[in-house]
Amino acid sequence: MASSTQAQKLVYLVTGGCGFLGEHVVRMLLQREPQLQELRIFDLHLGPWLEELKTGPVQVTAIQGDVTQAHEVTAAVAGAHVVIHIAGLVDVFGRASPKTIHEVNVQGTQNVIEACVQTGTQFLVYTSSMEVVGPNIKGHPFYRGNEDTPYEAVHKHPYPRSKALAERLVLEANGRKVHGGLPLVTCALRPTGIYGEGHQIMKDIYYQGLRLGGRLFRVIPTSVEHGRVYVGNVAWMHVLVARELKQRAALMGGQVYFCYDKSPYKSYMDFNMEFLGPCGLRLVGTRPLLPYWLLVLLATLNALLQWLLRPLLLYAPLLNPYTLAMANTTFTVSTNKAQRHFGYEPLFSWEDSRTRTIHWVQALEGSA
Ligand SMILES: NC(=O)C1=CN([C@@H]2O[C@H](COP(=O)(O)OP(=O)(O)OC[C@H]3O[C@@H](n4cnc5c(N)ncnc54)[C@H](O)[C@@H]3O)[C@@H](O)[C@H]2O)C=CC1
Ligand SMILES: C[C@@H](CO)CCC[C@@H](C)[C@H]1CC[C@H]2[C@@H]3[C@H](O)CC4=CC(=O)CC[C@]4(C)[C@H]3CC[C@]12C
Repeated sequence: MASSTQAQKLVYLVTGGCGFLGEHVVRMLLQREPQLQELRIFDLHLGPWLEELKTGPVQVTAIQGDVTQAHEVTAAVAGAHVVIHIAGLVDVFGRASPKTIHEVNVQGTQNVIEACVQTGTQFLVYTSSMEVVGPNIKGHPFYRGNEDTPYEAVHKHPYPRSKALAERLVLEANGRKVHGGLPLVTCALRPTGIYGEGHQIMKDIYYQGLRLGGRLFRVIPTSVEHGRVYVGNVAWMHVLVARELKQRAALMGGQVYFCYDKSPYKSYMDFNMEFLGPCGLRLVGTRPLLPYWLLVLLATLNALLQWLLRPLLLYAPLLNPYTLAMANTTFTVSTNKAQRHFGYEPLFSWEDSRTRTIHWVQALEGSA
């Protein structure tokens, strides 16, 4: 699709461009991708903030659409040089059915791949997740692992299962001939737990802390480390991968990259306290206040209640057997593959990432 004469003026399509990560990728592309001529933003729900982007030098095209609808995806992809496929149903709380999660995350990704093949789009970047690896349900630690670290990935939950299937589809599609005869070049990025401005779970935990009188209670030991990465750096990695994939197709095609930066290794809650602490919250307890067996019992009760109440209302608390296992299993990455393959260095230092996130929390409505 991109011939050498067109190489300076590119059309990008970002699916899921109105979500937490998608908005950062969209803004980062507009700021830092000089080759951009048109940016198409495809999402089920378009944000009002898109309007302000339409006055700049790059043509911004907002497309309301559903990745599960093949014809809508094909129409959006036609004529694009690069597709960054971020759209997904992120649900580990039992809000959506396993079928819906599969349709959006797996069938939606298949639709994106077929659209690239049919329309001749050659470059596809997929936002995968650390969850395609783990943590697994056996609670095996993944300590400072990299893309080649052996790990027994066992997926029982619909979300990680769907991300793993979708990632496989994307990687297997690398090298397929697209319309016009050129090979499709694909790769997958695997962020660890993303944080930063717009992070809904951080917001929920913050409000929970405010409701509890400015306190959160420690339930997971400090020794359990959970990998986190700043959203601005994840966005930057997407921009770089999309750019470099064209130059380094032989090296990068079919590859996976963890998304990483210099964020410290901490437990999920200790990490959140880096931002929530300066915003007035306190984490009570140096050790877990409840024994683990009791947490397992509460998480199981929550799952049971969710199932019993489903005909009447949606009960989807933060704590369930899956989220407990996630929060209670060490999973951290230590790698330089992205640096070696396409020169990635984090754009935001840990101090910047922290400050930006704190400012965002402080600006939330009703903040302390
Ligand atoms: N939030 C996190 O910590 C991590 C997220 N990821 C992945 O990053 C991607 C983005 O995640 P977030 O920004 O956190 O989620 P998000 O929920 O904020 O964004 C997802 C976007 O996809 C859109 N979308 C959902 N279903 C769609 C459909 N059928 N058709 C078109 N658009 C649809 C949503 O409207 C939303 O704007 C997802 O693929 C997720 O699996 C990966 C690792 C960590
Ligand atoms: C035990 C609870 C006590 O309050 C704390 C529960 C925290 C959980 C809600 C989070 C712990 C780990 C998170 C997940 C992890 O960061 C990896 C993820 C990757 C993704 O691709 C999507 C988001 C998530 C599943 C993330 C979701 C929230 C946690 C389970």
